[in-house]
Amino acid sequence: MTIVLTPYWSNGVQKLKMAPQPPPKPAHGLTPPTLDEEVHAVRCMKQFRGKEKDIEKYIYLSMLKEQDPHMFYRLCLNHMSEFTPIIYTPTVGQACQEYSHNYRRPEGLFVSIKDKGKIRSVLRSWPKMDDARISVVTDGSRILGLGDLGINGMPISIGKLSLYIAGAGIRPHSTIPITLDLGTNTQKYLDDPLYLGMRQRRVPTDVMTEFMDEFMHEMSVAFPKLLVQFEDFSTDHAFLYLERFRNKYPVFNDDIQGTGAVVLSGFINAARIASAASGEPLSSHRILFFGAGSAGVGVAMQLMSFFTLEGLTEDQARECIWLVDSQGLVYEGRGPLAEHKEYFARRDYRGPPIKDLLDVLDYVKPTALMGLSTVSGAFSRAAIETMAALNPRPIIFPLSNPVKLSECTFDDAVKYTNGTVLFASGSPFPEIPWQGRTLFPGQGNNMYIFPGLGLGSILARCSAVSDSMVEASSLGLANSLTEDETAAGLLYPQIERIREISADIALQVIRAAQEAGVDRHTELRAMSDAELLAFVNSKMWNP
Ligand SMILES: O=C([O-])CC(=O)C(=O)O
Ligand SMILES: [Mg+2]
Repeated sequence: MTIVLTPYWSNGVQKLKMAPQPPPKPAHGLTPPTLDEEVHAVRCMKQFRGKEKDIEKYIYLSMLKEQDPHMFYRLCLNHMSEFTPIIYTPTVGQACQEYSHNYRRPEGLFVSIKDKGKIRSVLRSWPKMDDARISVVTDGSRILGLGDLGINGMPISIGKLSLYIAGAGIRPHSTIPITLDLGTNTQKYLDDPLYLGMRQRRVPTDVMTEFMDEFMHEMSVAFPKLLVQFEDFSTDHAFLYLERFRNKYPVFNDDIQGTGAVVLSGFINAARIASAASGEPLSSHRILFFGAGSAGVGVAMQLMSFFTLEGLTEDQARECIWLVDSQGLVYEGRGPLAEHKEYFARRDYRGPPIKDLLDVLDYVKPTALMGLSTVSGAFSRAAIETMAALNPRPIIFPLSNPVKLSECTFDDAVKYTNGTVLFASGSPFPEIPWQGRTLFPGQGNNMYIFPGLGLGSILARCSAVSDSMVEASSLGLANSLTEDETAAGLLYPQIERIREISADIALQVIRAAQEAGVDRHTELRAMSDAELLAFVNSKMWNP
């Protein structure tokens, strides 16, 4: 089916193709006589692997998704660990940066500041209004660690939704990628004649808030069954709009809550191993966050529940966490702090600012070092060696994305800890051989969480996404390791099992929604866990 959709910048000649109905069988003679689906899958993989550059692979898969969506998702499911670095992090980051140059066709919905006052009519252009269940919405202001990309953020919404479809079996035409164009402060794009967005600087926050109020209201009217995932808003706006809308609409923020949940999950599994090696109780872990933006503070907030689940009070849990920002250790009395950092500002430190990471490590003596700074290489050899000297099994999670912004590589972490590191990164690293064994890096990326969290929220028809639902997704993931995965020292399950994991997470999320009383699909309450899991699986779309 082809539907005409006129993006606000276009002259109306572009067409948006909606994916995917099973393709009608072409009349005899219109395909080669021996075209066979199994062989064609091999052919597609050969074409894919034949591309030299990752961005070429991205473009190939993007075209395959448009032309033959069933084949695209089938290959996606069969080659998950090979595809995710292309359709998702890190290559999707490059696809965003080059979006205005590589652009071929509209995909998704663009709502610009010019539409303020008439957002309703823009949303009504969407062809499959009744089917809409999940939208990933970005304003492009902080795409991965790559900064303000303006309208070029669209591929991140598209990439996340491809994982919803592949990883949680959401039906393709139930997904809406949305990019809000509120301007960009990146001069390079404003000067670029090919840039596809509004050629203006970002509007001030009060104007943006009026826009967001209208946008969210109209979304809830146009798409009453829709869950909204906020993605890659700049830190202040990420917190602002999560708080503003979270009790009013079904919405969550992937960078605050999704990343928080995935790191909590990996941390639970790492802490079990580390505590077994050190003999120290789980409640005595000390976590240092290097980077205090939306992701850093979101993760810190989520990790509080690691300690409260161990029986500590909220205050005691907070005492186990230290933040470092670009000025060094965050503490009360250092001077004015951004609001979102205040909660974790240390109250037990009064000295002069501690700026250098090595000095902070020396002062805090953490068992775990988390990187959410987007400062490439910030975990130096000396920092990694210090962690290894402090701990028999140091926990080091360089979580910044994409790969080139990671605080350290897996290789360095293994080398400088003599193989003792418990490691997870935001972006993928290859496994490495080490003293006759293979060591596997964990990928602490929210891609493990949002498909299942979203699926559970949609099936429960929740009116809001509660903290308990996010926590349930995290615990569901932590407990999803198989015996083999545990024996291999993995902190996260293999991504090939994403469907199974998403179903498990969805089950836990639905139960948490029921307990919080935010579920509107109340018939699910009477089901046993086995029945509910079967229900979840029956709702998954298969290519
Ligand atoms: O997209 C990813 O890979 C993870 C994420 O949300 C981010 O880095 O903002
Ligand atoms: Mg993100």
